[in-house]
Amino acid sequence: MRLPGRLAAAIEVLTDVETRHRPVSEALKAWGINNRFAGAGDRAAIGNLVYDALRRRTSHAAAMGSDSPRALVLAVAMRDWGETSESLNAAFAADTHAPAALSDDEAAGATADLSTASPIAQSDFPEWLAPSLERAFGADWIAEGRAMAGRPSLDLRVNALKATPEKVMKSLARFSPQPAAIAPFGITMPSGPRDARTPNVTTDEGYQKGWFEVQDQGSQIVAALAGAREGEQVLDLCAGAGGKTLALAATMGNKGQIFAHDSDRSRLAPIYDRLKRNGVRNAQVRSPNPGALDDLVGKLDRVVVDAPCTGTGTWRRRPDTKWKLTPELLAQRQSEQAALLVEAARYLKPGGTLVYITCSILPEENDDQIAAFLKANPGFETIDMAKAWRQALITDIPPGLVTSGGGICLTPRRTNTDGFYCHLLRKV
Ligand SMILES: C[S@@+](CC[C@H](N)C(=O)[O-])C[C@H]1O[C@@H](n2cnc3c(N)ncnc32)[C@H](O)[C@@H]1O
Repeated sequence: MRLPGRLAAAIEVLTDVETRHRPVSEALKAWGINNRFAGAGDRAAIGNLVYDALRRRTSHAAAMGSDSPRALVLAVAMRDWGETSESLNAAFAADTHAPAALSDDEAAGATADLSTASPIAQSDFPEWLAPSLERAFGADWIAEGRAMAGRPSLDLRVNALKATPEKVMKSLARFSPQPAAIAPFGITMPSGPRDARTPNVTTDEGYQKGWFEVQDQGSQIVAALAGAREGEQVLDLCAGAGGKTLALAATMGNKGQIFAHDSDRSRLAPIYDRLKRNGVRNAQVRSPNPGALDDLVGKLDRVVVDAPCTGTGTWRRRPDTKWKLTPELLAQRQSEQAALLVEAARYLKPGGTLVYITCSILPEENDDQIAAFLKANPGFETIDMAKAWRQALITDIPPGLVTSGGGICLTPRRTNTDGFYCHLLRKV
């Protein structure tokens, strides 16, 4: 397929996503099944067009004067991929699978100046969240939105239980990996332009052998900040598929004990294979049965709450969720988070550390949750995050990461990572 056919396919997929309220991955898969002639390169390019359209939905719509799938996909081609209206019309005229030729109005979208457009059009954030984002980032909120609308890198965490960064870099040399800027065991592969494909690292021998995991650098940083030490008793209360559990086990050098729990059996299911592949020997999975954690009450050095959240920090990777989030869903997550903080506190011994993590950039799920918890639980105090950063990451904390409530907030703009929040509390 040439570019015109790919653009037509992206318009079709985006129409499917919007009219049937389908996740992008599902719509792309359905398109692939109905168009078996398309190769892997075509599918990757069509996926990139659709994801890029959703990442910059409001700015592209403002430039084109329309948020129709056709307008958004043409905007990606001209405003992100370097095509011009002339180059597109010439290519469309020569291709029977092309969309209709661009109108003069559509052509003007290529060079539309958004410098005086609304802050929402400039930031690519959903309008109803503007007050929250302004509270979180002050005058930088529009710049934060722009960075959140970019493509993410593919990040890996080297599993120190089995490999070294040098060994993994060698194994993946064909993908030109680079050391991550902050996470000591992080390796990164920056996203390419236009139709560049994401490296398929999970087919690499090193992955099969457990030398590395795919994990965003932000997730690696907060896992390191959790500060788990060799020999400690640690509960990963919301372990899910075990991304943080695996990182904690590596930090602990397989010594001590991690209890990995999640309330959802199906989310927990992949953890068994992952623990095995990673050579983790100090993790015990606690399935969500009644009383599953009763024996741990008051005993633990550290409880990690990687809380269920809106995922606003991962909007680069899942841009469709940016436009689906509702105030009701945010409120539901907030009440789950508040309950989990109270639950987590029960398992700590005096002097123990509660680690609160979200992949959200919204203050409602971050500083506000901690402030409400501290008000109701005066027996806890905030741990100095600059100090924790130095201990865990052996560098000084970059300026501007500490929030007004005493946590840290990572963002694509600040740390070139997904958005993450982390706050450490000591039970005094
Ligand atoms: C952000 S995800 C965890 C991701 C995981 N820690 C990782 O690093 O891969 C949040 C998890 O919290 C779980 N969860 C939600 N409510 C819970 C509860 N009340 N108790 C324990 N887990 C809960 C969800 O099932 C989900 O797997």
